[in-house]
Amino acid sequence: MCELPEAYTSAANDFRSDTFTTPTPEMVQAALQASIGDAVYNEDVDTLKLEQRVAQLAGKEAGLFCVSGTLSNQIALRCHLFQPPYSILCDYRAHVYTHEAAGLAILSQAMVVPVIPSNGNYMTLQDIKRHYIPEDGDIHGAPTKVLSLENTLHGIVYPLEELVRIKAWCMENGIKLHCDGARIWNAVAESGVPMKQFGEIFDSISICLSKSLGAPMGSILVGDFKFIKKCNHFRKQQGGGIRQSGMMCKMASVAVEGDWKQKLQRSHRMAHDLAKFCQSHNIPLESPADTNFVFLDLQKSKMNPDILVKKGLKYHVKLMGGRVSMHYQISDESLERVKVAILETFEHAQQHPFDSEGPTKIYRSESTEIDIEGNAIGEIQTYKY
Ligand SMILES: Cc1ncc(COP(=O)(O)O)c(C=O)c1O
Ligand SMILES: C[C@@H](O)[C@H](N)C(=O)O
Repeated sequence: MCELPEAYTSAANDFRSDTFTTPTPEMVQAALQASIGDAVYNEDVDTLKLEQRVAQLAGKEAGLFCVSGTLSNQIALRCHLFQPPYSILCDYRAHVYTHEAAGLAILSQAMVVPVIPSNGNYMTLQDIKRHYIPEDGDIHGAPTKVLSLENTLHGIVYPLEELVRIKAWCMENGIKLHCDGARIWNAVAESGVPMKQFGEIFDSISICLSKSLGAPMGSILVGDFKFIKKCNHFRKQQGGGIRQSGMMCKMASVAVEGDWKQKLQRSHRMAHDLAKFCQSHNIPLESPADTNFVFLDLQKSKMNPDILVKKGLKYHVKLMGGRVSMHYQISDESLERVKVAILETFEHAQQHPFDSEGPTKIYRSESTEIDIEGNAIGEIQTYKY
């Protein structure tokens, strides 16, 4: 048996992702009072309460608790699709396309049309019109039936006026609109646009609880009654019908009812501070730091992600590539230390420019290759997000 990793105790210095946020003592206390019904039979009160509450926030008829954002995205997209051949259009960086293990091909048997936005940041209606596949009887094509947008994507807040334009066009063309809202709380906190307004635009939204909100796990998928009822069917099929989910939902409700907006705005200020620091040292960024992510442009800066990870370890901060993720549990001291790690990596790159030939990825595969004594084999394999 190989050795277990050290127990994880704090995300205060963890810039790898906001998925590392840890449950608070308040959440754990709340879990002790949670309902204990069987959620598959719709008998768990705290699960039902959370589903209804988040649906209400989004102005939707119903919600469905899913154990992960991946599950809620995949069953939502499957539910919007009926008669193949069909396709889903999304940004080439979309999580549903790049990080959900080809779920769209397997569960939905859908073709994906990944689009590189012409403005480099978010797809416009013009981009969509240029790449969608019309339902025009041409037997060569797989007509576009769903448009899956992410808000935020790469930390970028989707401009509301663009979403309104896209929505109108989707309605004219019988195309469903799904939102991967893993960080929709960040979009709300930064833009001031209420969740309900996004609910008016999207037919379905996957609202993550486990990212910047800090709940231990899960997402709430919201939509109309009929849609959510069918999603529940697919959730069961995919093994997502879990039993006493009250404890998890009670913990998540502590976050939903708490001061998440202020917490997220603080993490955005930290990201803006880091972005300013990078710009003041001519360290190029890949995307605007609208919310909680700072994307270092490793290609332009010639920075080596492995060196970045090791500089992080030297300054006791955790990194895994070019995406630097803020969240409300990051400490002010860690932010100062990550600046030094980034600057030293950039200075190293001036003498030792690094050209990554391989695919851009996010996960650091450190120690996934370990020997029987539990020692990491080979160098840290680190990729740009
Ligand atoms: C944009 C985005 N969508 C969906 C997911 C999937 O969420 P989960 O990890 O809970 O499956 C993630 C990552 O966690 C994400 O970053
Ligand atoms: C990589 C992705 O799956 C994860 N959601 C993250 O943002 O860290």
